[in-house]
Amino acid sequence: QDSDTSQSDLSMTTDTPTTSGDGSTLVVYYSAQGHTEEVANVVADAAGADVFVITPSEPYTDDDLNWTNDNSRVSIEHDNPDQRDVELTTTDVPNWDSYDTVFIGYPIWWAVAAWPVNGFVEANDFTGKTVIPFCTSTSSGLGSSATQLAELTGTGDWQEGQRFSSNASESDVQNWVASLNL
Ligand SMILES: Cc1cc2nc3c(=O)[nH]c(=O)nc-3n(C[C@H](O)[C@H](O)[C@H](O)COP(=O)(O)O)c2cc1C
Repeated sequence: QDSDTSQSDLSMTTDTPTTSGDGSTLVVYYSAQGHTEEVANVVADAAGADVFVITPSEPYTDDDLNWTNDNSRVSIEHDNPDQRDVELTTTDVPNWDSYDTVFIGYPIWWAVAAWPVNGFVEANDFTGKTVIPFCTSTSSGLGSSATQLAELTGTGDWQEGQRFSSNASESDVQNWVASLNL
């Protein structure tokens, strides 16, 4: 069901000068509230990349995400790291072997990567791939979020990565992708 989407993504980027357009770049992201999704779509357009969305089997509702409530789902998972192993709808990326560059985008939750990303990186082998992390947050930096993900996989050539504010401008994101010289 994803092939139609990736074809239309590619056709939308045909006249973007920074695209490699050979389908060897993938943007994987998780976004609970849409901010990372917006950044990820700009990255994908600028890089001529395919997109894979990390989807929890039980998506987080607004109530689930209310970190000011000690009894919300996210607060309970934060307080109990053994409950952060969130089931995902799938971790299988079509044509995974064909990608040599993989962006991974996520929101920052309590200064770490939103944990639905953990199960994705644990389930996939990044050997031979360049991995470029990015995150969105209201104020926190990337911190050690990306190195923690790299340690979870133990594979892949993880680059330094980039933090964007939740409402990053399109040009900020485009300039960053251009600076990578993919
Ligand atoms: C549970 C939770 C914890 C958060 N923790 C932080 C944090 O530690 N530092 C920060 O700057 N922003 C934090 N935020 C804000 C998000 O990182 C920010 O809004 C992000 O852009 C959300 O991305 P999304 O819309 O793709 O889900 C938190 C948000 C939530 C829901």
